[in-house]
Amino acid sequence: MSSSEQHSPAPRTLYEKLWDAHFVAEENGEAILYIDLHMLHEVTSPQAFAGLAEHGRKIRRPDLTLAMADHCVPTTGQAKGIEAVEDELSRAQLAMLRQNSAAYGIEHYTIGDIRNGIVHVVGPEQGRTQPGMTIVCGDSHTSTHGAFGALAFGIGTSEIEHVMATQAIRQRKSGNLRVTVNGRLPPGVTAKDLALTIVSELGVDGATGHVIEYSGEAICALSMEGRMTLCNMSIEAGARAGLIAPDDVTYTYLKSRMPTDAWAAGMPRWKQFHTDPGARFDHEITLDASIIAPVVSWGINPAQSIAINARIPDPAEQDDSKLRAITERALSYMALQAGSSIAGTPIDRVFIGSCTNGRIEDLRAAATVLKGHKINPRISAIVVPGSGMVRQMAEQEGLDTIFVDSGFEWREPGCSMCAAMNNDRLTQGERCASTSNRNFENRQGPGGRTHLMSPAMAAAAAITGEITDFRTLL
Ligand SMILES: CC(C)[C@H](C(=O)O)[C@@H](O)C(=O)O
Ligand code: SF4
Repeated sequence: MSSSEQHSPAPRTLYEKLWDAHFVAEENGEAILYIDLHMLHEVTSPQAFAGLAEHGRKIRRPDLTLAMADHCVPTTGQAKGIEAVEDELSRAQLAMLRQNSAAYGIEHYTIGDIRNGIVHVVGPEQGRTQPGMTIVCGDSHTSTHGAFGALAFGIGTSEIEHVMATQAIRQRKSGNLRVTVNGRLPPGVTAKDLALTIVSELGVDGATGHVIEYSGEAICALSMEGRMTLCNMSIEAGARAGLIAPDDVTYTYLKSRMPTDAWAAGMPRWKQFHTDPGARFDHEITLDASIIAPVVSWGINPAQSIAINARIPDPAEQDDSKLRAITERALSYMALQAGSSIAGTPIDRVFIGSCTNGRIEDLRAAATVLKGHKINPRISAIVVPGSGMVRQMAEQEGLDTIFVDSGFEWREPGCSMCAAMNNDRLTQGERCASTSNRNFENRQGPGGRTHLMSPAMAAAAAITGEITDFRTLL
């Protein structure tokens, strides 16, 4: 035996294993990676389909492509179908997706289909998202699927066309960042609070050029849905993707969502996808989960977030002039007072939903807070399930009744007020408690002000009419 054969292979990170397992070739300093699942939605696919047709190409693997209508669907009257959509551009985008899916033989959950919903809720729910896969979609929050130990990232329009035609993508390798979260989250503190804490710790571009792997006791203790919430927001720290190694929580989640044979066949392969002891990361950060409180964003990016019992930053106390300018701009847009407490800030609207927090556990958490309460009569509040399946499950559990009795509107699935690409939007100056992932200027409607928080916190804000630590209502 030669000495090299005696050496065990070099330890690799989960990211490196996913990369190696999908590496096809190297070309001009870039790798070509094979793609296992390509998801499409109506907003970013039309141009790619047009390009494909123009070049006379076919879809290489329609069976590995899945299309959904989510961003601009209305959240009422979906039974009427696409033709009932008021906005002309949205109607055209939805119709194009339906028409292209039929023409190319792609499975498409169209508006009103019980399986339809936000692409990042539906992929996992339908058992399509699996460990060890590469998954792409023309959408930045594709990072959500990394919760299963899949390498999942958003791509641009020209890349969508490329994946359609070849089932592969050109990629440069990212750096590897590990976020270890030790200890346990206190009761009622959720993956959303953890995500906002990590993003504010890293900053909006702190993970740029990197893939984040989340590990540690607090991560293992998260449900699959919590893991999705966390990986979803990786992109808000600039990361290319977020990853969590698959474990029994993952396998159990998939068992009821996949054909038994495919599940059993997947298991031995899935189990390889974890970071080897001794594997090297480019950067590491460590957090203690036990000291995290519910978190609320106060500013105009998700990193501008603080614990519910903390005070809004004062630019006068910030030495860095760039940071000071950003804080000043945020305070002015958000119409908030430097140094005052975030708790007690009056709000006008509440949105519970999105690919971050529109799953069944999120709706349960909000309903638990709302049960037996009426929302403040000044507040207009909607709950938008992440998919038709989530909506149905919630109705079977009677959650819809709790929401409606408290004064919420019970809507039909879609992205809704997360990005205001349909009719659900804030008006100038309105302030919203929102379970979504982005609080950028004008995100939820021109001049709208967004405070990101967990579903339980959004429910509490609806009841009191102001930003509130939900634990005081229990
Ligand atoms: C419309 C789409 C391209 C966009 C994204 O990529 O993220 C949207 O989903 C968002 O959340 O802003
Ligand atoms: S719910 Fe929001 S963040 Fe998620 S895909 Fe839709 S618009 Fe993007």
